[in-house]
Amino acid sequence: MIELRDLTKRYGDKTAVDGLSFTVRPGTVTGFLGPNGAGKSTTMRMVLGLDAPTRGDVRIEGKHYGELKEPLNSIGALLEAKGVHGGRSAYNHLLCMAQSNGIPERRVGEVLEMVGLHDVARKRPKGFSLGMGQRLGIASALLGDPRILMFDEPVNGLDPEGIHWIRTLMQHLAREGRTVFVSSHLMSEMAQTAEHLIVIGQGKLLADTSMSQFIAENSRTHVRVRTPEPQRLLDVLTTEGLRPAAGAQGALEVDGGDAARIGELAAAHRIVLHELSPQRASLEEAFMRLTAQSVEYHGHAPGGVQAPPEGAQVAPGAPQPPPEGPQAPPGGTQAPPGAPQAPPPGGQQAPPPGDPQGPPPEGPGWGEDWQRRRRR
Ligand SMILES: Nc1ncnc2c1ncn2[C@@H]1O[C@H](COP(=O)(O)OP(=O)(O)OP(=O)(O)O)[C@@H](O)[C@H]1O
Repeated sequence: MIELRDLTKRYGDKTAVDGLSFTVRPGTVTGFLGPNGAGKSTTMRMVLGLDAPTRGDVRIEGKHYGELKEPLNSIGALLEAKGVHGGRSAYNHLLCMAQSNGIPERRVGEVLEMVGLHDVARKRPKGFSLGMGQRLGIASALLGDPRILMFDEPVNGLDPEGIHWIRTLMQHLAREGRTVFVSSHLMSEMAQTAEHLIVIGQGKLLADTSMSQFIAENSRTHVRVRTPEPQRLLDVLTTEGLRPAAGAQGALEVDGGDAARIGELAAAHRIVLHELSPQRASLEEAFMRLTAQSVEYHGHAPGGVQAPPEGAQVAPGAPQPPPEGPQAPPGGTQAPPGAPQAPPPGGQQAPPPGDPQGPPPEGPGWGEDWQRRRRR
């Protein structure tokens, strides 16, 4: 279990994380969503003690990260991989981590097998593709067989087979009773993987709810109807108190409509239907609607991007989206200039003693120092 209470992080006058309180529970995959710059990575770094909170508290199974006796047995993490620590072979990289954390060597072979890197175990990660680097980071996270796993954008760089593999792995780990906390920009992927969602925008909590509840609360459902006699059908539906509106390509869209009732009304009035289909909103649509006002960095697609549909329900307390105007899709937003770079895979792990290649020492403030150096 990961528990955040009023967790806040300021960088100068920028509030990256703003009073977050939520609990990530075991036995389920919890997705962590937010537009670019929402504060997801900063939150994850504070969980691992890589950044110190300005205010508030985060605990892993009731303890701060620094108080964990065997951190790799409690929590394994993959932070967003932008570079791979390349000095040693993949096997030796994991072996060093295992030895400095009292983990038996046989576990190194096991995790390499699990992530599909067994054949390249003796190769140096600097020659690895982004996807292979991700797999090595995931192997690092799994090394201590931890009860909690935290992944920042784990499917980055993975091919479809790799994406399917990580999805299955996360669901399997959750079914074993572990806590799995994962951020991703790929909404379709998140929709298939997570059962629970934490959504943040500009550092604030926007939603903490089940996937199905989130979609139901933040999007509209409607029925799409096509007929060669749209005006007649429009009149019939309006008379019956339904709210049809013109949809794309000549279709009618009936908000909150009941497909069976619409079909029966059409039949009773001998109106031919070419289509009668209930439309279920996607996670992406619900996400864009909820976070519309929290998007910090807007991209501009040629010709504009569709705003979320009118009439959608927004969760109580959530910011209302603007009535009109283009919204950038989450995946299409610009990265902020000078945006923070993440440490290499397995970056939260302590380096082996005396290892000159290892990452800088961990502890509060490490993340900020490391990022300052990266930006230079
Ligand atoms: N070390 C830092 N110094 C100054 N500002 C920072 C630092 N780290 C993060 N920020 C700022 O804090 C905000 C939150 O950043 P963070 O990387 O946590 O967001 P994110 O949700 O992970 O974004 P993305 O999805 O783009 O990775 C951003 O505005 C970012 O520019």
